[in-house]
Amino acid sequence: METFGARLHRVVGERGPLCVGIDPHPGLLARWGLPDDVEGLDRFARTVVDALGDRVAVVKPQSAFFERFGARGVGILESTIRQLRDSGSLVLLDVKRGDIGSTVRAYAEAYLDPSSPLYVDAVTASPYLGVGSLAPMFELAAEHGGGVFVLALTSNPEGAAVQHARTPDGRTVAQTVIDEISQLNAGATPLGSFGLVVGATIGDTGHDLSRVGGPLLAPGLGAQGATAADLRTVFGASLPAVLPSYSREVLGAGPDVAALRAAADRVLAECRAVVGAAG
Ligand SMILES: O=c1ccn([C@@H]2O[C@H](COP(=O)(O)O)[C@@H](O)[C@H]2O)c(=O)[nH]1
Repeated sequence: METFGARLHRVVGERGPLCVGIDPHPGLLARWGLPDDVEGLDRFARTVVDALGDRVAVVKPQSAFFERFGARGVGILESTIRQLRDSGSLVLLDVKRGDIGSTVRAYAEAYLDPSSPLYVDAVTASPYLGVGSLAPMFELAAEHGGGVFVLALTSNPEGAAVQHARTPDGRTVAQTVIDEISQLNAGATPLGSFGLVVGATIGDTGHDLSRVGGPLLAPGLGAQGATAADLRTVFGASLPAVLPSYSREVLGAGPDVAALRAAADRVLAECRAVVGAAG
């Protein structure tokens, strides 16, 4: 079985370091001339898959924008995931789950068990019930070749108040998350399957990412203000592990398929110049 880390390393090698989100905001649906309903959602998601599924390494559906339409929206999420898997891109579901361990087990079965209709390559998870509470997710991911990206230093300005708080041993909360995920990846080659979310907006915070051994998902590029050049400041020597992530910056070019592809190609070139050059 190929692990998620190995799969990600291979597909990024083939397609380049880029993740594009599917975030069907009501404003984007309107700009694309689509209704703010399940039909609009379906056409939006299908267009992104058609445009980018065969060229972008990772596509990241944002679950919230599907869940807002209830069961039918989740049904479209299921079919979007299937289409993406057929297209060759890896699917990272941005769903930021976290709970007590026994409940996390059920979340893990929903997203990381191959028999589930919502089965994806990897999910995002929140560690604020303790990284240890996510253990069932790590276990199922390891069993089935899946991945988990744990929030460490998020791209939003409110995150620092919690994530930079000091624990009794003097490390920040974020550094304890970073260190626990680093241990999970120990010895994994060429890349571990347990990643972190570190926003491209956060600047140089002094956190030590040097031992993570897994992928570093970097949202916050484009619409939230960060540029590819900012990745240097945030990640320094860890740049080769960075997976830059854009949603609105690319999606705003739609609904024209050629324009979506051109937007993805443009941001990929910008990221390659920074991340690729660091490898
Ligand atoms: O720290 C984080 C974690 C996740 N996100 C998610 O990424 C996209 C960003 O969308 P843009 O349109 O590129 O701003 C969105 O789905 C967020 O929920 C994040 O922004 N920051």
